Amino acid sequence: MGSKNIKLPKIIFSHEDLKPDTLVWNQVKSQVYKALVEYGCFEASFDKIPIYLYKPNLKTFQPNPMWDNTILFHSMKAWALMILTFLIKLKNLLKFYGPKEIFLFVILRAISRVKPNNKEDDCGEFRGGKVHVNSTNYFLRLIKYKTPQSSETEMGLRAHTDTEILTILYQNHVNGLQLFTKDKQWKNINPTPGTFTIIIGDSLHAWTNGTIHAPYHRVLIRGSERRYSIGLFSTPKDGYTITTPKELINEDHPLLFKPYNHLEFLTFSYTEEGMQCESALKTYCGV
Ligand SMILES: O=C(O)CCC(=O)C(=O)O
Ligand SMILES: [Fe+2]
Repeated sequence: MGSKNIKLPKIIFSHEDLKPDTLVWNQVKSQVYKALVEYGCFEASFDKIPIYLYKPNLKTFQPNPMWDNTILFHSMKAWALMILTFLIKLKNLLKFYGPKEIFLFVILRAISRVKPNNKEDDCGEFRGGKVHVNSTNYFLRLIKYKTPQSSETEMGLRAHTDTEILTILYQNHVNGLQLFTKDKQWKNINPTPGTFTIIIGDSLHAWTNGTIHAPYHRVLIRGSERRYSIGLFSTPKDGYTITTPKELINEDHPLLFKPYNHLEFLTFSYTEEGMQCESALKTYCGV
């Protein structure tokens, strides 16, 4: 399985003046949009914390309530180290933007492409986006992969799209994540150490009427070192129905997915049919 490497767009979120409605903000927004249309994922770098965030936040570390009951502290040193770095980095990210805001600017940018009067400023008032953003929950998944039993490469995690809205992945130094690109090739993602890999899930793909790509990805394991990864998944709240806003439907972009209940779709995606079909989302609610 000799796959090529791909360097995902690396987007830097630590500019000091990255605040809404600045030039930098619009540039970042547009980088995010391009990356998500092309790959459905990108590398997010938060190396430098803007100076004004240092003062109030870093001394008083308060875990975000959304992490309650989600982190099982594992005894292994590797986990402790991974989680600590992840949380510190994530805290910077969440304090600054929060997954909701990242999510929001992705959506707003997507909407601006198809809105009849293409003025980006108007999109901030787009109520559908806000309603949707307020309907998300989060869960954290810690993954410890087996090391291969032989010298062969083995499948660590089968090819899938994430059914959720958006995934923020963080990994240790052992690579293995692969992306199925639009030109139908598996490519190795070797993230820059310390960055997050952001991956779009089916819900956002459906909600944006297919504008934003939800890529297939998988994990291959090889070598003798163990891969650890942490994923923060934002997911529609139980009972939430994903409905493509009418602003995103027009002659050039006809409706792709009927409104669907996320929990029911999740149940379908784990059935034999859901696991075997090419796209569980299309089979379940494709128009
Ligand atoms: O371990 C990884 O990097 C990928 C994890 C993943 O794709 C998932 O949990 O959905
Ligand atoms: Fe995944």
